[in-house]
Amino acid sequence: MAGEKILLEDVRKSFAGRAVLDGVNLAIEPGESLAIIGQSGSGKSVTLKCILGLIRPDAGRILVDGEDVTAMRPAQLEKLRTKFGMLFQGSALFDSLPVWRNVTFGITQGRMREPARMRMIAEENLERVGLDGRILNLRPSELSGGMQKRVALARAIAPRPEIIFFDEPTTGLDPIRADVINDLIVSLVDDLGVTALTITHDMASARKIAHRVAMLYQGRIIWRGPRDRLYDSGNPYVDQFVLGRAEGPIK
Ligand SMILES: Nc1ncnc2c1ncn2[C@@H]1O[C@H](COP(=O)(O)OP(=O)(O)OP(=O)(O)O)[C@@H](O)[C@H]1O
Repeated sequence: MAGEKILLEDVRKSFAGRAVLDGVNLAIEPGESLAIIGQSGSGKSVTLKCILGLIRPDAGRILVDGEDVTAMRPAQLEKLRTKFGMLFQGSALFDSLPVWRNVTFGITQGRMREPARMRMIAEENLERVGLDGRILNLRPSELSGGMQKRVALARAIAPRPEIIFFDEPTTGLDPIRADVINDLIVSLVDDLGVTALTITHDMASARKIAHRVAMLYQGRIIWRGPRDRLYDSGNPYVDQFVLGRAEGPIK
């Protein structure tokens, strides 16, 4: 069995005849935090969905712990997904539920079960993200955007997933709150020993959260390297993207 936690081999996916993923190769080691950067529409979300088995690639293999996701039946996919936690862009909390039920949503599958124990679990996970138990009964809409992001983070970690996907974790936050979230993600990834995959447009976030960064361009990973090489990649496509320049090889 391969040692990688997640391995993509020559993954291809087209929509209506247009290749979105055109031979993606990527390996993520256990406990590693990797960020994928790339233009809007470059296929970052499609990549995540392929790994989760929500989209089936046209070709290639995707191994999670050595098992090929692309060949899994629905019941196997359901089991596979229990390994993953997800922090959605925009937090995606349920406003009809109090904070504690949001945090334990992945454990209870949204059902009302063992409320006393779930409140304890919620409190413990909220503490991990720097929130205190006084917000347990509030609705998400009563919280600031930064607090909502933390609640969403507490929800992502509560079932103790092996792998967490962070989808644009800092979008919509001011630079200071964004950095607080980055710090939290770093400490959670370290403390919980999870494998993390982040998609982001925020270069400061990518550099802080990830051990390694990979850039997706025209359906392929055109560069990958340690985070401190992001601004010193020697790749004109990466340079143009990270510096946000209109001029360059990316049209
Ligand atoms: N289910 C689908 N059916 C048809 N086209 C799709 C589908 N999902 C994604 N696409 C197309 O694939 C391309 C890549 O989309 P994707 O959402 O992965 O981009 P992204 O890199 O995540 O972009 P952003 O940074 O804006 O979130 C887009 O052109 C999108 O329209």
